[in-house]
Amino acid sequence: MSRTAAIIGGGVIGGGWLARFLLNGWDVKLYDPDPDAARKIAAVLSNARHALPMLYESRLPAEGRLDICDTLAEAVAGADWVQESAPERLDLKHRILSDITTHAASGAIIGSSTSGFTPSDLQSGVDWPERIIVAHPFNPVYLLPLVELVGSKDNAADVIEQASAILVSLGMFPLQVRGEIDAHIADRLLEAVWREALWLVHDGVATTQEIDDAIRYGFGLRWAQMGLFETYRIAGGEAGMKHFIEQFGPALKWPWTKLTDVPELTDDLVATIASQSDAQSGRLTINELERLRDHNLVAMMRALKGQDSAAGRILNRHQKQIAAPTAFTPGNPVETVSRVIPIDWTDYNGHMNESRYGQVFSDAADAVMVMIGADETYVASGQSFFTVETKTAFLDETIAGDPIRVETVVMEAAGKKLRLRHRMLDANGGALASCDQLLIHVSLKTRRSSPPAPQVEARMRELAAGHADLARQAE
Ligand SMILES: NC(=O)C1=CN([C@@H]2O[C@H](COP(=O)(O)OP(=O)(O)OC[C@H]3O[C@@H](n4cnc5c(N)ncnc54)[C@H](O)[C@@H]3O)[C@@H](O)[C@H]2O)C=CC1
Ligand SMILES: C[N+](C)(C)CC(=O)CC(=O)[O-]
Repeated sequence: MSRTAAIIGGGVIGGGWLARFLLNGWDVKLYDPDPDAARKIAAVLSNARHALPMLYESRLPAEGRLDICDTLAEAVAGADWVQESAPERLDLKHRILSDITTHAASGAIIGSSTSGFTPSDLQSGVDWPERIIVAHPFNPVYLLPLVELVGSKDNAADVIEQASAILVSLGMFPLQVRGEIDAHIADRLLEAVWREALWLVHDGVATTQEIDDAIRYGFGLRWAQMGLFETYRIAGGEAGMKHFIEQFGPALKWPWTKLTDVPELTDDLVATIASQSDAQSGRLTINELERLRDHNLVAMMRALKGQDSAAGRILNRHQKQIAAPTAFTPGNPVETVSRVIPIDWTDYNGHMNESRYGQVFSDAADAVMVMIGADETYVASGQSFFTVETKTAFLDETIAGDPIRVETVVMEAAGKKLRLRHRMLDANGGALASCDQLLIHVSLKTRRSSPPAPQVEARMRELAAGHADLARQAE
């Protein structure tokens, strides 16, 4: 069943939301009075289409349909989720939210991307406040999982739970904020660091680049995977958090920081920051910086996937939700892999490294194993397949962002032996590589070959019979 999101305001954040919904199969309707909105959205979508699919080991759902609407009423009519992402001005948000509640369906969830206002701020003066919540995301919304969800006493009882379930289905991490507070949790923290950084530039202690280096080469990496408290717990050594606070707590009374104060943003200070920032990053356009940021995020988040930890855990959960089961039709090769080449598979030649072809064919064999019933549970019971031989022909290059698929033919399935032929194809069906692979059924207890369980062997034979003609043609 297709679902529809209405995006009201298609700037940096609305554009990111639009891409997140659309690339997860939702239909999206956009309203933005800016005559240049379509061009801006196309630019965000181009980045999102490049980066988001690289996070996954299978294709995302088919993209939904995008409509750019002339009026807000047209955009919100019939939408399941309306996301307001207009400029951060309360009077404007009140006007827009009143319009939304006039035209939206009564069951729609109405999220606001506001960085600072509380749900009560937003709801006051609006006729129909019970479905308005804060859903505060992080830029780029199409990649970063966090959304702060905040409700008020005027919300319908189940709206936050409903919103949470939808955000999870989009691959996000909804963090339910317990109480209403200006700037929620994350922006409070970000603003504290931002104030300190402004003072450091103002006082001539550090340039914009030195401050960024201090973050990205040190605690920024720690924060990305553990946050603050877990990191400091470790910093307390074996004695843990208590020792850490005893040791560093007193420093909080020393005047290290200027958190309660902020330098006046004079023309001089703004010019200093702008020129330092130009010197630091001016060699790249904003679009190039966005690409660099997206590639770095994809590479880091994919690394965390291997650990099933932090943002990687959210990705693995979403991966399970979107992975389509492998289907078998006798007489046709099985599509065992359908995915996009991720940035971290690129080597110094600027194309997918040869070792990753092996990864793709290994994933294709795993898909066949699942089809014949040699799945996770079977492996946990102590039985599996080992590859004993592969022969790969590398036929063409492929680069990060390219969609690929693998077609597999079961050439032989007899007793312990499973012989597969894989063909890796590009989006136009052009051959990228082929691989002949011989697998042997093993007992994981003895680490020796062993006969498969009867139900697995029966399924192997069924697949081989269904592929008999294809196998003859391929020999
Ligand atoms: N930029 C950021 O890093 C983040 C911003 N936010 C929040 O997201 C919201 C939007 O911020 P940005 O996307 O950065 O701003 P933006 O300036 O990039 O985009 C705002 C968009 O709203 C459109 N707009 C203006 N009046 C409108 C109206 N009456 N109806 C519909 N659209 C209208 C503008 O044409 C523009 O395209 C703000 O509430 C902000 O606090 C949240 C997270 C991060
Ligand atoms: C600067 N900001 C307050 C708009 C930032 C955010 O709201 C979240 C983000 O993406 O950094």
